[in-house]
Amino acid sequence: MSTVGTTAERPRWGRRGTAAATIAARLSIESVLHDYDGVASLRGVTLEARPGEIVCLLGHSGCGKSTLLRLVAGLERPTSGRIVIGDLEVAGPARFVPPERRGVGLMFQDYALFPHMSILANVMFGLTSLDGPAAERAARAALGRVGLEDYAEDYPHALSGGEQQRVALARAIVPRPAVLLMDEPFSGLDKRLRDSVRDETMAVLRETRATAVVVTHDPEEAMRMADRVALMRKGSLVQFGSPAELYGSPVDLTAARFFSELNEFDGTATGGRVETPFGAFDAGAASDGAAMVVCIRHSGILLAAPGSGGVAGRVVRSRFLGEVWLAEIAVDGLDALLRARVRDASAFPPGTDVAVDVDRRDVLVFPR
Ligand SMILES: Nc1ncnc2c1ncn2[C@@H]1O[C@H](COP(=O)(O)OP(=O)(O)OP(=O)(O)O)[C@@H](O)[C@H]1O
Repeated sequence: MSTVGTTAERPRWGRRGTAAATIAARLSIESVLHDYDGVASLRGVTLEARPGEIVCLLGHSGCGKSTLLRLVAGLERPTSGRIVIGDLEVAGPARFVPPERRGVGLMFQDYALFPHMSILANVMFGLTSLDGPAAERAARAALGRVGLEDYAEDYPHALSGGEQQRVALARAIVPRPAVLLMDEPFSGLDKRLRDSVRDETMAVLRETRATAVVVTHDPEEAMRMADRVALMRKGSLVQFGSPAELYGSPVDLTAARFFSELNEFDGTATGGRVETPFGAFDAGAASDGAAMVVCIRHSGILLAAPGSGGVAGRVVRSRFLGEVWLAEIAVDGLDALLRARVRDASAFPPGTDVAVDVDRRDVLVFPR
């Protein structure tokens, strides 16, 4: 059977609420170190996912996300530290439980389907705990949940990328793992398809109630998916919290840049404040004379007609980005152009004088 297009609607996903539930486990990663031939990849990571929680590992390429996932899966061994799933220490100083005995499900970026095996056989692979007929029933039910029961006898090459992703999902959930590990599961899909596949995958994940760890380098994806986001950098965990915490209170300037597009101004702390053309902002505990950077999100720059308060500026350029416009504004006292995301730039064509104001909720201040 051939596939029809690549939209998520064809074939439709199965009925929501029909995926088999699992007994979720707590996942504890304790002071884990790892290296590849003496080169450090993880520098002491401690992280806990609660039962049923969806945690996203987020960070730039090479920060150690996949390595951490592979350690939990049992595909790598930590140099030191411990990993505990439920009550079972799966990796520790004197213990190493092989992948197949950890109760984890794995889903990789490239789906890793066996090309010479039917879709059904792919989904049944690894279902060793059930006898033949029971395994087939479970696999067909999982395929039904992802909307591909009619494709059971086909081979992976007959499916689009989005459909192969669904097969990989069915295969990962069918043994009812306590912990599901997903490495960049949507990165092979084009953006339009990715959103709908992600939403459906999330619904399946919630139904299975498995604890899930999902690797992504896309902050927006992490914020959309995760109960909590683990931000990693150079083999370390730099911040772990809800999407709102990471967005609203990033731990440092680099983390802030990861989640938002920013206007950045240098300043100096004086009496616990930093002066800018837009007024003074709280410098926290910075001592007098400390070099600071004041960041204002592009979305926090508000434009209005001159005379309505704010700081005088002039629109220099504006560019349509799809849903919003990016306007660049010259402001007296600022060397760089100010960047603003505005819903409708028609009122502010280039050359227009504007009054610029700042939404203080979009201001973050860090030591430089
Ligand atoms: N098999 C390997 N042998 C040697 N070094 C490796 C190996 N796999 C990864 N590394 C290195 O370990 C570090 C962490 O890699 P890892 O793949 O875990 O990062 P990542 O955050 O998942 O990156 P990406 O998003 O690119 O997959 C990197 O410096 C990488 O070059």
